[in-house]
Amino acid sequence: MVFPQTRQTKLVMSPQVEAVTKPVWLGEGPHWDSEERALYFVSIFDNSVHKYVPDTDKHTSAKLDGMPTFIIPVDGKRNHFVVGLNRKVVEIEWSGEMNAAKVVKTVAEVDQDNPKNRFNDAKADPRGRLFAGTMGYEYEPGKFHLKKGSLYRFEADGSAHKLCDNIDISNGLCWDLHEKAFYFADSFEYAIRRYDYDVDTGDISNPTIVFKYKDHGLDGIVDGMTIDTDGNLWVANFDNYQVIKIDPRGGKLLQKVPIPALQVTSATFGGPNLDILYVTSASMNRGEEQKPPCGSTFKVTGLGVKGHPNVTMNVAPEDEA
Ligand SMILES: O=C(O)[C@H](O)[C@@H](O)[C@H](O)[C@H](O)CO
Ligand SMILES: [Zn+2]
Repeated sequence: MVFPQTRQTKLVMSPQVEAVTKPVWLGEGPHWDSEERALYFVSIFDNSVHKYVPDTDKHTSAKLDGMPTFIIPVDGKRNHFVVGLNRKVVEIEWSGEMNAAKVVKTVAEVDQDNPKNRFNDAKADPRGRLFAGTMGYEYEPGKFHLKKGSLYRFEADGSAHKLCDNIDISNGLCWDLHEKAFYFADSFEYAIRRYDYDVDTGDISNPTIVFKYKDHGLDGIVDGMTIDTDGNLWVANFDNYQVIKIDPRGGKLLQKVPIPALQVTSATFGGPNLDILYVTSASMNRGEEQKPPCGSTFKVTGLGVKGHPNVTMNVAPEDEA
């Protein structure tokens, strides 16, 4: 009697990708608020901040006077957020209603010697300090002055510490407390940097390159990223229709997740179990090749991993600042 060959069936989950918001021009900076069960993000070129609530499928936005580049809730202060607005870090108050956001104070201002610079990506570190980088003047979408950006750390009182300069586009930003690492990308380096990170002081040191796009035949540039609880990075591969999963400890490319938008800009974990990857995108050229869903925010499920809760920023109350 001949027995059929035993086949090993490997259970491979395939990710599901769905556009959940209306398209915007340059979606960026997704932040999942676990308490509110809401996703916040910005559209830099639309001058707007956005809120998407999956439970009600409601997407609202509010215009600001300038380019908002990130939106992070202020710790313990409901409806208050720190926003990168051109070269300033401001605090806004926003209930989430359409066009009802107002700036309540300026927390910090940087790059005075390059007045047309603007902020780009930012996150609060595990202790609630703000890490935010800048980039040179973008005189038209995708064209900008090179090497003009810097990366800063801001304490609760708004004081700024320059961590590095000579940056084209400041992107990425996430921390692995277990590895004592900070991951960062200067997009046109086509690579991911790792720094040693000291959670007590917020200092970063000893930059090394842990992953190079060209070693893996990847096109496009490195944009925003997030980290899962296994310590792997989920990186927006801008200009290449995908998010990639990377093990930064071994420099391995673990997975490619196709996204139906050319310009994938950033990603964060959200949802009640932090197992949904929310991915922002852009439609910067707005040509034929960038019809919707380009510019939408996508929901990716079935990845089989989880993220960490996003951190809110500590901002000292007025009388302590
Ligand atoms: O996503 C970002 O981090 C940036 O804001 C970029 O989108 C730049 O604007 C640049 O033009 C890309 O080439
Ligand atoms: Zn970015």
